[in-house]
Amino acid sequence: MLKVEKLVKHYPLGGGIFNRDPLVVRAVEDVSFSVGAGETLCIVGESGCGKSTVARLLMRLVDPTNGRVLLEGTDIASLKKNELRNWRRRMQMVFQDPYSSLNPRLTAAQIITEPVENFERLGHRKRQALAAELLQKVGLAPEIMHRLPSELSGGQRQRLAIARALSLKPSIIIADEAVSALDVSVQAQILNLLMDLQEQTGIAFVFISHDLGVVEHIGHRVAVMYLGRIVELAPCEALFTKPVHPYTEALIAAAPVPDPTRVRLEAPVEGEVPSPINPPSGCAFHPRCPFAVERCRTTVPPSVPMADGRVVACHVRAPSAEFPGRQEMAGSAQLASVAGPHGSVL
Ligand SMILES: Nc1ncnc2c1ncn2[C@@H]1O[C@H](COP(=O)(O)OP(=O)(O)OP(=O)(O)O)[C@@H](O)[C@H]1O
Repeated sequence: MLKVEKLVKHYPLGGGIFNRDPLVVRAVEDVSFSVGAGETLCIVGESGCGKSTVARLLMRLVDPTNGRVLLEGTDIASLKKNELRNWRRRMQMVFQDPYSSLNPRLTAAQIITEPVENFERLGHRKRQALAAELLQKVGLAPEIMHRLPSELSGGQRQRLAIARALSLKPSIIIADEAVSALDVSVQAQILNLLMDLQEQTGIAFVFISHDLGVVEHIGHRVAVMYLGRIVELAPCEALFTKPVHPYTEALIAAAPVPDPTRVRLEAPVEGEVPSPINPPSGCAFHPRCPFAVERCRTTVPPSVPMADGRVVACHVRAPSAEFPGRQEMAGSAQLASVAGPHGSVL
């Protein structure tokens, strides 16, 4: 359904000595993935690793420096203004803070029917019926139809934001930290709601979160980002039970999940994520990696497909063969055979 090919986003900052060497934030570097119908792809990583920029690129809220986003085979960069408007019906977004993303002056009914009214004029009766249907879909009582966002709880507001996203019957929803601002019990309710909706409608989700507990609950596959790049992309269970990239291992080790059966690093990696303005050479993780070898300092590791369906970019844990052509062919054959129920591979 959604395919992202070698996506790059650099933000020029200007400056540099005599403006000869302008500074650039390398927010997203060479990111590729795909999402199938009915699938949830999670994107995780520390703050500043480029997750939200990927979301903005998917929604075409910013243009890529390079690379392509294909929705059902159409390159979204090729769409003209009126085509883009129609295309936006198929891809919707839910943000972290429903309070700031919902118009405080509109009632719940107006908020959730507004996207449809941008395309067709609804009379009073149709609007009420649509609002009632959408509220029911997200588990809200019809009585709240006339309330303002300020009269609702955080969980109710996020349900409302989901109802609004669903109003145009999209085939995919991009959820950027959609449950991060909620209490744990409300988080679980919203995650279960999203999973139920997916089962009923076959909708796909790109679910962005820094919370591994949330990701483990909802994800089918997980992409781990570090400094703008995907370092590991794996089926959810495989990622959590047997992380391959040292950064994935470190993230899982640092996550507060009391599971004694889980493989853990003895200590999470030290240090902070370097600046994306001047990232380290080679593998950007090498200054923090306990396993780094010389090659990690000089060469960006390629994404290597592995037998269990994951793709890992690490010279040490997923070395590419001396003859990369042969390795890639073997990897693709294995990948195709383990594509899984959702049918999508990188
Ligand atoms: N408009 C912009 N201009 C310049 N730099 C930007 C812009 N937007 C994002 N960045 C930078 O790009 C990098 C990636 O930011 P992004 O918001 O995508 O990360 P993130 O993983 O979503 O972080 P968080 O979890 O904190 O939201 C950061 O270094 C950020 O400062």
